[in-house]
Amino acid sequence: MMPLQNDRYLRALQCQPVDYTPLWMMRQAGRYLPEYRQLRAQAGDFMTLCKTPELACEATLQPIRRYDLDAAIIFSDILTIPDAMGLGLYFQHGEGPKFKTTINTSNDIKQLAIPDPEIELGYVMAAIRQAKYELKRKIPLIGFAGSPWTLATYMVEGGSSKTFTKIKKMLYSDPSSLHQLLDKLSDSIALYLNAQIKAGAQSIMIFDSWGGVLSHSSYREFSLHYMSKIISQLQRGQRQHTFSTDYVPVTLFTKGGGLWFDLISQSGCDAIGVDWTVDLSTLPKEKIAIQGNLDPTVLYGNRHTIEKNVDLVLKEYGPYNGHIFNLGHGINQDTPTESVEILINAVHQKSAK
Ligand SMILES: Cc1c2[nH]c(c1CCC(=O)O)Cc1[nH]c(c(CCC(=O)O)c1C)Cc1[nH]c(c(CCC(=O)O)c1C)Cc1[nH]c(c(C)c1CCC(=O)O)C2
Repeated sequence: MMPLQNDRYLRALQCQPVDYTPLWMMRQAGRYLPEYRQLRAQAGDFMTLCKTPELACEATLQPIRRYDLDAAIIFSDILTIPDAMGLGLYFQHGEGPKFKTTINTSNDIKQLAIPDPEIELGYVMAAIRQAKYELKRKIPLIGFAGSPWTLATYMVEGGSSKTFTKIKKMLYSDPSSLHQLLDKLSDSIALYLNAQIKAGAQSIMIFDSWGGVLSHSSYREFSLHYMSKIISQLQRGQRQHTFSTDYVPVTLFTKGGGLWFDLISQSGCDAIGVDWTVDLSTLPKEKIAIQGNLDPTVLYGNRHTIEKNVDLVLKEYGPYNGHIFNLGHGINQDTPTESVEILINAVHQKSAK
């Protein structure tokens, strides 16, 4: 097999030395790019874009054509699983994701089927295979899923929430039903991620966007436990002492999970994603890789501000192996494209060995 031309992202995930700090951005394909807005208009709506492999592949490649990024992430959404379970995902303009059917009772949970990733989610696998082909082994392709807890919040709340009242009510009044739901989601996600690996994903990221709204003991029981279980079920080869492209590393990102770094590092993941509240200089290094953690709103600042903040992140991490530069959360849709250019150049220049 032809080697990868740029493998620094996979090297950093395995805490191996690199010539400069690899960089990709969460939500790098998205509405801040004019070419994305055009593609989405052409598709008509977001779900059609996700479900049409040629269009999802095109969205994956758009940021790669424009910028010198060290990884591509397959264009899709974490909510494809509940959609495939039959909940009917749709996006109301300006209101975020919504479901036609929500989960309220243990009977609703019993009736949920575990989707076959090659059938109900076959469009994601087709997009991965096509993107893999189009990338021509230039940079690695990231596959992903939402965490069971994060997906459950959307399924029980019926969409985005600020207070998480319904799911927390379930957590404290009927925990066994919630565990049943999380179990079903874990099985679905493990199957889904294994299918993504089989289709060609070279690294896996788990987005636990709402883990940070839990208490520390609930985080262990209702979020981390299930993510660890999924990681143990992934067919991704054995990590070696030396660098290998046959091994598929896993990154776990709990937004707001900075205080639980030690717990998370015992989940079996290779890298931990951290938001901007974390001081990288305080984290243990060289055993587990770190991804992050620039505040995405820094990109509203001028060149000087962006460069200064890039410098800060790189200095906080120090001269260690195992850093993947990223934003602490997804890029905002009103981010100037020139600011991204400044960010990338700054990371390249300031981290060069
Ligand atoms: C919570 C969550 C979702 N989706 C995702 C998360 C986890 C990360 C995080 O915490 O932000 C993950 C996601 N969503 C999307 C990707 C694609 C890959 C990438 O470039 O990172 C990824 C990795 C595309 C998308 N997913 C979505 C968009 C925007 C849709 C559009 O074009 O209008 C994109 C580019 C839609 C989406 N999907 C979701 C939300 C909250 C929204 C935004 C709704 C809105 O702001 O109107 C659920």
